[in-house]
Amino acid sequence: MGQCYGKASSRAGDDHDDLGGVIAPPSPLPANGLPPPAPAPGTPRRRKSGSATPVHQHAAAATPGPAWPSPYPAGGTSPLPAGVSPSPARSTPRRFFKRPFPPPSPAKHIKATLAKRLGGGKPKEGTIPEEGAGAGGLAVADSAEAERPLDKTFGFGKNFGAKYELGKEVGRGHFGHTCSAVVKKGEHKGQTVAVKIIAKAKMTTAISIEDVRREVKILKALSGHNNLVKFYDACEDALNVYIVMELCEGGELLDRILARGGRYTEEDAKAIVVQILSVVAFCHLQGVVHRDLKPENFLFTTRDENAPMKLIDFGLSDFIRPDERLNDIVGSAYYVAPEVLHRSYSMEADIWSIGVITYILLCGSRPFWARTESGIFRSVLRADPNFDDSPWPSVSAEAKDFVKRFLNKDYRKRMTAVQALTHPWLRDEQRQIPLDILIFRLVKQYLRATPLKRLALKALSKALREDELLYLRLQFKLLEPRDGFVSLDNFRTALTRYLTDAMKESRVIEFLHALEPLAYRRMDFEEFCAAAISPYQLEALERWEEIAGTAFQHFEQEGNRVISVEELAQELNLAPTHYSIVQDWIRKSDGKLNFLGFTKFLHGAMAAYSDELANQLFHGDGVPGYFLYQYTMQAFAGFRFVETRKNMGSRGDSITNQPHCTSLTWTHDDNLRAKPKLGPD
Ligand SMILES: Nc1ncnc2c1ncn2[C@@H]1O[C@H](COP(=O)(O)OP(=O)(O)OP(=O)(O)O)[C@@H](O)[C@H]1O
Ligand SMILES: [Ca+2]
Repeated sequence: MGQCYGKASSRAGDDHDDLGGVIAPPSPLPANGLPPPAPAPGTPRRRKSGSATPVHQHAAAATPGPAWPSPYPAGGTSPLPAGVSPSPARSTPRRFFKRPFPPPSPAKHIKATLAKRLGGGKPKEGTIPEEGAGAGGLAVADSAEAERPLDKTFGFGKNFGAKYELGKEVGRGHFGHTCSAVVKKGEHKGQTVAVKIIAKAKMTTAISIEDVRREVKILKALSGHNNLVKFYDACEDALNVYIVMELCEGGELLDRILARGGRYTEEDAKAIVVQILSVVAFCHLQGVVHRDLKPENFLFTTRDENAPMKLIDFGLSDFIRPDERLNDIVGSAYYVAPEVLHRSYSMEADIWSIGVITYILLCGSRPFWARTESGIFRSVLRADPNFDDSPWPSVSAEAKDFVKRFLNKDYRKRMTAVQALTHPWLRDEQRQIPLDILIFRLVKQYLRATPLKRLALKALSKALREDELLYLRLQFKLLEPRDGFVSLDNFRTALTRYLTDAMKESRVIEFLHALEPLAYRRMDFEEFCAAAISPYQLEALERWEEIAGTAFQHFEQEGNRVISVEELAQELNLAPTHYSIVQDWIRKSDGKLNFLGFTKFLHGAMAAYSDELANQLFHGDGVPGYFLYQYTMQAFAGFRFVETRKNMGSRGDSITNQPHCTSLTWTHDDNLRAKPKLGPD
């Protein structure tokens, strides 16, 4: 669980300062020299508690000045913000403070609590209460909770003492400690296990109780993957909750990195990264986002050099539907993805964290570093990781490409865990790769796309080389095509092969309804490729211009046609007032799409709108004055855009009920308007 408060306890390995000099001893004081966020006296929350320094302020302070490169800077051009050192390859902070940070708003949980009280479901989206309202909301929740004693019963077994003999402490986290124990009876009798003990006294809100419940639920549901800690049992008594799991005796990945002086050889790093990707791909397919991936949360089963690694600590994890976005800011500062700070994220946030871990494995330094927490966030949002200094010149081009494709600030351009397993750096013909939930998302979009869009995607897929089709071939194979074709049944069978309780809870399985059109028709490999490619991901390839050029040639031959501005705008679902955006996309000579139009069209309506809105921003064309708030830039680049794009993504979705995209975009403005103007750190 990445939590909100400084961890004063020392942990084996923390005393080193040899991760390329990066990691220094922990301290009861945070690295930024400020006092840690003040918990309510004696009542630390497992997460999402209020804080003296809301994270979004940090994030907002990091927003750019007048420069407006793109809502999703893809790296490369963004200058370092004032006061942010370039990520040091060797020169490093003297102090590493393991301090996961609190979110700016406990919105989700307040809403969840309120909804529960009102008998509603579990809301995850929508407007985020303002800071003040958030605190108020919490107060409401808290005061209501104060009136009604919290129910701290979990329905777990009550006979912990009778079943287990507790041994010595093997680790400690913010909200509990972990001990070894011997099983006294039952099927695991005599076995030594690990028991994470979470004190009920520390569960001071309904939220924190819910968090423990979910941690157990996720562990229970997910057990089964080789690189995931095995869950055995959960017990409780008046004082504690006990999570009984497999004991990992080989220590944390962080300690091994430290023990190696901060660096792995590429070969050794690959062995680690493959395990991480494998377990994360499994979690994502199940609809679980971990949200706290870091070297401290990977444990080796034994001291053996080649012992397998296990992912632990699902205290921050959540269930997520394939097309859902979360907005609560949780995680650990060094590993947090930019879109988490923008408060609209999905599974790609875990991928970013794996990018940070891989970067550390390969060079021994953190990619995003600063002396203060707000500085780290600024760096995450704006700085480009250093790939120039030693040892990077001696690192293979494939490894560098691999890391860069994880640390892309635009989450849409990042590889998925499954794709990463087929990346040239890790490619291994013998390795089985799992089904990728991204395929389901992309095929859904394709099925709802217009014929012209499908033709454009087909042209794009035809521009890919055989080696670039490997991932798609493997995914197609996993669907077990019959006579070279797949239909809804293939998708259903493939998904249910991986079915666990987590998949039901996350409603991943319900996603199959979105593929209903495939009940009546079949797809061959060629069409599957068109359906399952992401123009955004391809755009991140070094070869993108070449691919786009070749794709356009195919499109000219097989798909391009005369199209009016109105028709093109309607294809993109643009509002009539925004038709002019696409004027430049059409060739004057023959009225067909030009190259610019083709690439923009591939990216969909948001490509049009991001230009349009940026234009408005610069020219003040109908844009409300409060755009001038520093905060707005951050929100503009993240939260609101993403909300909009999600709704623009598929025809027939809620966007069709909206007059146009921007009106949907502005729905969050009231929320933003009242935000305090943010000052420097
Ligand atoms: N299965 C296990 N086997 C051995 N040690 C374990 C196991 N699970 C947890 N630990 C140890 O206990 C520590 C704390 O566990 P965990 O990370 O789950 O707790 P936490 O309170 O959520 O931690 P934090 O929030 O500080 O990351 C781990 O860092 C590890 O050292
Ligand atoms: Ca942990």
